[in-house]
Amino acid sequence: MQLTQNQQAAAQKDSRSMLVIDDVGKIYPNGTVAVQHANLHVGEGEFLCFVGPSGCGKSTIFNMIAGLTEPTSGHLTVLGTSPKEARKQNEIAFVFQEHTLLPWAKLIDNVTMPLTLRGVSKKERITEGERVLELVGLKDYMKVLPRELSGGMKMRVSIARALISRPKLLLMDEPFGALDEITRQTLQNELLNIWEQDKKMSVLFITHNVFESVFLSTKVVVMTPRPGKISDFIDIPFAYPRDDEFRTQPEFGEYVRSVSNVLNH
Ligand SMILES: Nc1ncnc2c1ncn2[C@@H]1O[C@H](COP(=O)(O)OP(=O)(O)OP(=O)(O)O)[C@@H](O)[C@H]1O
Repeated sequence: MQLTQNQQAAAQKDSRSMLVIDDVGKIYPNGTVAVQHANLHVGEGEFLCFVGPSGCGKSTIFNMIAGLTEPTSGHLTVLGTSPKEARKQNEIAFVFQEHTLLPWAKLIDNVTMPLTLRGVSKKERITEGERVLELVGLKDYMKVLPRELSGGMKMRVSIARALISRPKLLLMDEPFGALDEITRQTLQNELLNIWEQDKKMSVLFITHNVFESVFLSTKVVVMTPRPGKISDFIDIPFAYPRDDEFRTQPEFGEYVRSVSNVLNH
């Protein structure tokens, strides 16, 4: 995507903007209008959860942010530059619902794969691999193959691999959707712990689970049914750390209810 000089200047001026989405639309070649007039500004260290009905364009927005597909209107900058450039500079990392681990590679080789592809030395790869496996509580499993892990552990490895390049923007597309409720809550707690250790990293997280959106985020972004528009922003004003007790608080329930109400209207 080519930015005009004015757009580049505006993005650079606001240098702490992680992401600026300005009147972005996406029409696929088959004519499907996936996203219309989306506007969003994400600052450093925000944790945004995207909720909305199936097919409302959440993944399309994420793919545009990651530079995997281009908007057909409007413009979008990540850290003051184009998404493709930001990805090249390893500022963006992506975690999908499917773990996408290499079945024949030990965990240390799986998590360090992005560094291997960039030609980083083995010594540095091991140091960084140990760092991220420690972050997700899997340092003792370095030499294990993915098939020996549970679903939750595989997701931890995917998160570790995304963190290895120290991204400034972490995109997570329904990462916990396939996990059982207890594992899901454990991973939510762990993800918040990791994020709190690096409050400069911004996280964008797609979920269909309203409880999850309120538990995790600083702000919930609500999208309308197709053609997808961003219709509401709901600030979640509760302090971190948030723990399991927070899930039982009446205020938590109130916010879950208000996000559900906005979603259903
Ligand atoms: N490559 C594509 N070509 C054509 N249409 C597409 C393409 N990718 C997505 N779409 C369509 O664009 C719309 C938005 O899809 P998208 O996957 O972004 O929605 P979503 O909100 O992430 O859905 P879900 O919650 O079910 O994952 C849908 O109607 C989908 O069928």
